[in-house]
Amino acid sequence: MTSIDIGNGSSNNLILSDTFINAKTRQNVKIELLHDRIKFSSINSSLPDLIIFLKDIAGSSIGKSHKKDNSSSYLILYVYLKNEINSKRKRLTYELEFAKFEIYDENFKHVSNWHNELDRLLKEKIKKSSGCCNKLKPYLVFVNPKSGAGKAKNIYFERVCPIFAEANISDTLVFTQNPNFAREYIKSVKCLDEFAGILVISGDGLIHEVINGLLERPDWKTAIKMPFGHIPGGSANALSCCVGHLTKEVFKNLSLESFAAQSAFNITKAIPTPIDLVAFELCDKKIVHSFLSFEWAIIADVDLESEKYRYLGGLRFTLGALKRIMSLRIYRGRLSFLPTDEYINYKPKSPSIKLTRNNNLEEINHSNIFIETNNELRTNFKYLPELDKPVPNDWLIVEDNFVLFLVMYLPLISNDFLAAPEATFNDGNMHLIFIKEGITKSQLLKLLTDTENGNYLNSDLVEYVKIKAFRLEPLGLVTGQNQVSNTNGGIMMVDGERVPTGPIQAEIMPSMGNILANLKD
Ligand SMILES: Nc1ncnc2c1ncn2[C@@H]1O[C@H](COP(=O)(O)OP(=O)(O)OP(=O)(O)O)[C@@H](O)[C@H]1O
Repeated sequence: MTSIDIGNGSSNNLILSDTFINAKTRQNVKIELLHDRIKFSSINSSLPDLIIFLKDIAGSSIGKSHKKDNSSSYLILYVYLKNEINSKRKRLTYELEFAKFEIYDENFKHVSNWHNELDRLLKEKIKKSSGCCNKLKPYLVFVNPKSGAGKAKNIYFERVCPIFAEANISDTLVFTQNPNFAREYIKSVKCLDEFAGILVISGDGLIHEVINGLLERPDWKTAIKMPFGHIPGGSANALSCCVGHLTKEVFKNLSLESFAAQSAFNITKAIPTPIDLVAFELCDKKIVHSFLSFEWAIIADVDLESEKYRYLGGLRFTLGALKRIMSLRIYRGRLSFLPTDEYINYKPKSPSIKLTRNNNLEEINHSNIFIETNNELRTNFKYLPELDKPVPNDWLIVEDNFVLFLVMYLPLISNDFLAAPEATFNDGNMHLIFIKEGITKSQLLKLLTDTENGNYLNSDLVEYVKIKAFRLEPLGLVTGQNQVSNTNGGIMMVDGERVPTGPIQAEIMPSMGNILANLKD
């Protein structure tokens, strides 16, 4: 036995070295386990060395021969190799037979040592990031059987469970039974600390529930630090697309099942990463937190109206957008916003947009205003005044007619709509995008079909500004020349979930939460 552990932490340190038989080719191979890789060297042939990095290995298991008199023990490696060109991962298994000793128990003991050492190395980074030194805690997994085209349950059993078993990850499974089930469940969990994180197999709506459930707990300040992760099971699955985009993993041109499997593998490598959230004050004074977007005008109309085509998966948005462009709606609104320092001298591209400031000289104490909801202190706004008070003088105000209105704090709103290319998990900004009236239907169609690489932002018709806070007061549907029907303020969506229409305001909460993502490899 030639096990060596030099153990001074360098990635090139040899931890274990042994001769195995490749069960497929029956060739002897020298296998070396190092800190970040496994090296395969052929013994009796001139084949080049094969290197597999631990970042591509989900885990290993120990096997036994079916033959009665065979004393060999097997190490099985589960590898998800990334294709350098299209980033897709392909699952491969390597079966390595260990037959040095005549007694099975001796071979088994040896292979167990390999399995345990590999498991220790694979979990090292995750344990370090979660401050855990023992066995990893389970994930609390919510599966919405009704999300998207209704595939989430199968995705869990057929795509997620096998990868978690290979990676030796345990979980506690909860099927949601109705809207707000996950939210109430999270509020009722006595000790959240029993879990390593919360995983959602559904669309973005269930992530929204999870975040708000955490913030409705009495211990919300610590609860909101509980890492959350997404495995796509819905129709837009924007959060999974954003994680894929920001971690350079594939998220396009995949079936939902393959996308879910890739995401499940990435969860086995993920560590908690700070993520900005946005706190909203709704017209009914409720406080809601958000991780993705605020939509109004055409995007919100399409999102809500295309719900009836859920069975089409992501295609529902294309169909809904075409329909809405054909009978375009224009909404009048008053937008107030606080630009970031980078955009302090922001000038709209369109000369017809008039920016004003509030001349109300009344001193507004906009720091540390506590909003009380359900008798709990819920959030601590830094920029927002009370909703019925004027905005501060350093905010800009636009009153105009809008066709498109979108605020993003992550880059993608769906797999083919890179809405805010500069957004990251924690850039500390909101990205405000709007198009005012005057755009033709064909111009809008062209813009909304050129969103895949974010180029639409270069159009002179699209306004873009980074902001810290905003307020939107919907004034009604523009029905004709200078006519506004104030009975229809349009649909408002936070993270794709409808909120009551009326004056609404929000501000960025930098790095308030933690998302499970693997940015480092
Ligand atoms: N068992 C259930 N039955 C009905 N509705 C549910 C159930 N569980 C959760 N919900 C609700 O379903 C809504 C939609 O779920 P979700 O957003 O996760 O999927 P989706 O809308 O299909 O996907 P996407 O947001 O990606 O378009 C959420 O508001 C959630 O509260």
